[in-house]
Amino acid sequence: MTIVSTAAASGPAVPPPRIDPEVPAKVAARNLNFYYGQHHALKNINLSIAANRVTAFIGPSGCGKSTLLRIFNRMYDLYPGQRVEGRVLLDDTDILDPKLDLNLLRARVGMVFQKPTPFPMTIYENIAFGIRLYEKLPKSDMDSRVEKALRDGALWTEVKDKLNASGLSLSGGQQQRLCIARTVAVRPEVILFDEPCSALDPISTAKVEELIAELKTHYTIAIVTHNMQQAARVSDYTSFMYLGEMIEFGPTDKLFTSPSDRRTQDYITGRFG
Ligand SMILES: Nc1ncnc2c1ncn2[C@@H]1O[C@H](COP(=O)(O)OP(=O)(O)OP(=O)(O)O)[C@@H](O)[C@H]1O
Repeated sequence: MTIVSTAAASGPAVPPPRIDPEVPAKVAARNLNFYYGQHHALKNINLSIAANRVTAFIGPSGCGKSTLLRIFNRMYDLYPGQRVEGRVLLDDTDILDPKLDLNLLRARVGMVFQKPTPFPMTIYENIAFGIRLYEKLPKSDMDSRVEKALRDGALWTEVKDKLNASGLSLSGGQQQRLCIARTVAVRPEVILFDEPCSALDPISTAKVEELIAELKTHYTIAIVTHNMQQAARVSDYTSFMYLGEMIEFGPTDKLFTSPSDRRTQDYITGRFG
């Protein structure tokens, strides 16, 4: 993995313009390019992700949505041969700084994946495990933190009497809410959701969507989804991506009702994708 910072070429890191000047940017990408070997997967992306809002990324398969999301917590560091150029700021922290402590970054920027992935341990331990990586708490404090996280994950009432049952014994929808609870338990600032409902039934999907709406009070949220209705329901801002480029980015209702670009119009009306 190689990081090429273009700061020297492009001057100091000035975040790109915000859509709503009233809402501060939590994450800002500037002149961001990403390569898988020879494949240029993200092309000159500039965007700001607003604090305490939900930003959705939509676009046809292979357009680069997950690649972009994974940059925000440096997941791509896990793979060799990948290269990134440009700047990405989390507040004032340069996310692409090769010296950045990735454990601390991932405590600030949590991620929920497509497939629920509880640890093969009890429900209680699924939550406590992550907290222990960062904090040493007495048992009573840990109990309160576990309860709070499960409440934040809208799961407490369903599991409070079986905290010692395996996380794997829960339904798919409950497992996904356990993963969300596990993510919020370490008190991140940003939560990345990579198609969090694609393995869930409609009732579980509705619960997770409701939860996302509640979580934005405390967290900045970015979500990749294939489901345009879901983007329209849960997000404040939407980015439409196509072939590695960010074609259009704006308030969700505007993007879905009067898109500025023909390609966005064609995608949201189902002409391709
Ligand atoms: N590990 C990898 N090695 C090489 N190319 C990759 C790798 N991961 C993704 N790509 C390519 O990069 C491009 C963007 O992929 P990405 O997964 O970000 O797209 P996506 O929009 O999230 O797609 P989907 O909606 O299907 O999940 C695609 O052309 C894909 O084939």
